[in-house]
This record gives sequence, structure tokens and C-alpha cells, in this order.
Amino acid sequence: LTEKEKKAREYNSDEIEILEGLEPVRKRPGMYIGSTSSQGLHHLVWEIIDNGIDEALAGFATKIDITVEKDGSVTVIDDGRGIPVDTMDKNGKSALETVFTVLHAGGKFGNGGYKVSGGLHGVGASVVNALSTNLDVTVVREGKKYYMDFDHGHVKSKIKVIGDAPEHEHGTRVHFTPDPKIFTETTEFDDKILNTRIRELAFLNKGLTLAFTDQRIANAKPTVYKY
Ligand SMILES: Cc1cc(C)cc(-c2cc(NC(=O)[C@H]3COCCO3)[nH]n2)c1
Repeated sequence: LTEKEKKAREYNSDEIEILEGLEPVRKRPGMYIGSTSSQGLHHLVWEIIDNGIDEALAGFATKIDITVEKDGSVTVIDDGRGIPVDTMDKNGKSALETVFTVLHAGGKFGNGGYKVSGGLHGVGASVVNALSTNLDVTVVREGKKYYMDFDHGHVKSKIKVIGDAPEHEHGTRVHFTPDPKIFTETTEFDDKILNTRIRELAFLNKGLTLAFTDQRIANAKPTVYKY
């Protein structure tokens, strides 16, 4: 086979999906997050938190922990059911991978009802993934701990079981580093912006606990919001 013939043969449906999936997001980020200024940067956190709020609205998550890590990356953890990890018959990928690599892939709403809160259970997750140099996700559900990570939205390591978990432990942890090639104004999170909106989200979702910790500050303690 000539190189040309090999290339033609390799360009199969997987390529189509990935190109369709996230390339447009990196090409026109403003279409998906409004802008690539500080406001767009913080929108990444809102998208991930919104998915945790959807899980709380569904009646499963009671707490969402948000942390700015020392290196400026962000970790968000909820105690919901955990994003499903089983393989989707549609594309042979795990539901977890699909949520982070396919645009508009999100959770169905129980009663099929229309969305009332922000996100659509995962629609924003793939956008955050596309605009991050690295994103890793850990899911604890049904007695097992699953892990996978991504590089600029592309799968870096496929889903794998990294351990067992007690039956009563469950949830999702998403950790991401915004891409400085996209967020050219700043990739530095502002804890006044974060605290203000996180407090607002706690007020809007009474009963849900949101805790914020800024690890860039020495001996930082969580600020807990609950109404
Ligand atoms: C059943 C089901 C289906 C889908 C698509 C997402 C979820 C889901 C999604 C989340 N959480 C998230 O996406 C983010 C929310 O912030 C904490 C880290 O995980 N919890 N549960 C659950």
C-alpha cells in the first residue's frame, strides 16, 4: 500500500466522530463558553459543577467539593451515583468516555423532562475536556474505582479499574487544567469570582452543600456553603 492508500484506509468512522466531537470547540471556543477571557475560564468550573448539581437535582448527590490546586488546576468532586461506566452499544465506548468526548452527550433526564438547572448532565463536560491540556476523571460506583484521562480532549488512557471501593462509597471526581493556548488572557482562577458564584449556587440549591478550597493559599481551609 502506498502511504496515500494507507492514510485513506485509516481515515475511518472513529476519526470522523473525534473531529466532529471536539475540534470545533477548540477552533471556536467562544461559541461554547462565551469568550476565552477570564469569564470563559471560570465558565469551565460552572459547567462541571452544573453536572454535579444535576446529580443532586436527580436526588443522589448531597455535596460538591471544589478545589483550586496549588498548580492552578481545578478538582471537583460530588457524591452522586458516579458517571456510568458501562459500554454504550451505540459506539462501543464506555458512557464515561462518551460524556467527555462527544459534544451533546449527556444523561437522559429521569422523567424525560426538560432541563431546569444549568447543564444537561454532561453536555458541558466534553467542552471542558476539549479546552483543557489535561483532564482526568475518577468514578466510584458499585464497589469499584474507575479512572481515565484525556489530553486536549483526546483519550490518553482508556477506562480502567484502579481499585475497589466500599459499597456505600460513590461519586465522581473531575480534575482539569485549562489550556493556556485557549485562555490567552489568563488561566488564573479568581477565588472572589469562585466564592461568589459557589455561594449563589448553594443558595439556589437549598440542601446541597458546596465547599470551596483554594490550595494556593497556605493552610487553606474549606469554605462551606449550605442553605
Ligand atoms: C447517572 C449519571 C449520568 C450522567 C451522564 C452523569 C452523571 C453524573 C455526573 C456527575 N458529576 C459530574 O459530571 C461532575 C460534577 O462535579 C463533580 C465531578 O463530577 N455526577 N453524576 C450521572
